[in-house]
Amino acid sequence: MKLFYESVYELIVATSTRLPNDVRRAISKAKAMESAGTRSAMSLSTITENIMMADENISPICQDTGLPTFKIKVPVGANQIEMKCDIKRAIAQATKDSKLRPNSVDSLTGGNTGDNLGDGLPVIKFEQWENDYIDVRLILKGGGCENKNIQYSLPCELEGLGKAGRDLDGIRKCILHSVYQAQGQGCSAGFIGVGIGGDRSSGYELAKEQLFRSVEDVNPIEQLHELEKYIMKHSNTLGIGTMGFGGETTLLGCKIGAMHRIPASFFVSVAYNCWAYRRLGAAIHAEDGSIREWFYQEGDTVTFDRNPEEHTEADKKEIVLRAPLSEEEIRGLKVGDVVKIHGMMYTGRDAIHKHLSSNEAPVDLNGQILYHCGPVMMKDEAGSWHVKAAGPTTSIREEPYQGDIMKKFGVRAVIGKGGMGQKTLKALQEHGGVYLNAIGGAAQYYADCIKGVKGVDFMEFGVPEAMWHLEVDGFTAVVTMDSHGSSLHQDIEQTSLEKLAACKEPVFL
Ligand SMILES: O=C(O)C[C@H](O)C(=O)O
Ligand code: SF4
Repeated sequence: MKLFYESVYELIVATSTRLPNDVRRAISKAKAMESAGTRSAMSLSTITENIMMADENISPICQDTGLPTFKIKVPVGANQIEMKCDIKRAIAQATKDSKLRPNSVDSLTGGNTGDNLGDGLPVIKFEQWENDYIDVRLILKGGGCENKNIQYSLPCELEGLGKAGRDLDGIRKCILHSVYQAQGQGCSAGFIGVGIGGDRSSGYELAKEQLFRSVEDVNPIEQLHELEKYIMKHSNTLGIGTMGFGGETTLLGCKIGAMHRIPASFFVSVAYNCWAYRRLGAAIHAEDGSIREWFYQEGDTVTFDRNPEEHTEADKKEIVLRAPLSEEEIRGLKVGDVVKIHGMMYTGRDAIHKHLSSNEAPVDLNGQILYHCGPVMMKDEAGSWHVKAAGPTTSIREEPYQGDIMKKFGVRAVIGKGGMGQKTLKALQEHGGVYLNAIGGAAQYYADCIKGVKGVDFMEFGVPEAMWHLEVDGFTAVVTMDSHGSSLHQDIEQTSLEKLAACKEPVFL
């Protein structure tokens, strides 16, 4: 299989940079549903612009490579040991080429291996079959949406929906609830794979297996087909919308599978995938390892309009920010304002928030902007760093630290996605701070605004966790939490809960 390594490398690069056609069609439909000029329409046009930029730049759609997972079906007699070696080599090479972010972290020491290899990484699952070719599928499922996966054990009590029993209607309630609880934090609008039955691990396995189905297929089991249709329709009445900004489309796809269970256990497992649904596959000749067919790419490649007019409406209201920011400037901002940032910002995510909570900062952060982001970086031969992808990460993980850090160092603005909680909202009020929401997954779009890397601290935390000093020009974000106690996230959570409660009455009897 001389060409297997090349084929896998090609699959990895394509999966990371080129969104599949079935996913594009779903996003395209969602875009057509939103009214021009709304926050959702604006976010969706950033998302589609980002997809086009990733195509052109052959660069990661989202900075988060996620957990690379391969599912491979092989003819009897194929050498799985050699295939595994080729896959690992291709993953390491794609990381070196900045097509993947180094994402493999030692759980005990926190060290990043730098090449996406490690104990249990990448995930490679083989299965034998009696066909004469190899079926290789890959999914790069990001961390933010992975954190929104949820598993229910029936019977249970669900907020908004009441009791969920051990029947199809109880399952319906769990799935609707899973969409509600994700809000915008998994970069909605999302896709869900659902596994009914099994145990805690095989249930999740089945849920993830559903993510390898085409968005457009029809479930052959009539009951599940009806349930999928119901979930699609009603999830899209919740009003969570793109990035949790409100809007018509909250869910882009729902695929449900069922397996047997044991009498005492009744699990409903949900795997949530963000809009940056990076999964591709190929049929590979078993003799020489060359690609004979791509999967999920039926039809002509779906491209998107660059619609500049969608931005024009918002552009008029944009407020320019340049650090250092004064308290007065920040107190002048309110939820819904669109800001355009020029000048410096500093990245900081999980490791840095923990570190800063009990240590001094390496730079003066007074009046500065902190960006929750773990970028994909490339070092050129002269030793200079370049940003290859740089979208926001989920901010809620920093909730225990954020308010205290803003006060301690005088940080005036944080940028992230998905919003933050009560503790941060209170700190924004007391200190005079603002939370700015960027569009999750739009890693090419934001990388394009970054004009220079002025320095880096904490490289020992690894590339995604280091503090990158970035100079930006025209970085756009929306104020979603302000210093007057308003939070768009809190409002959407409340209104979507009311809409969820409208689905309380039994449907599948
Ligand atoms: O690790 C990241 O860059 C982001 C993550 O995928 C997230 O959604 O929070
Ligand atoms: S940042 Fe958003 S789009 Fe990217 S992997 Fe995380 S959840 Fe997905």
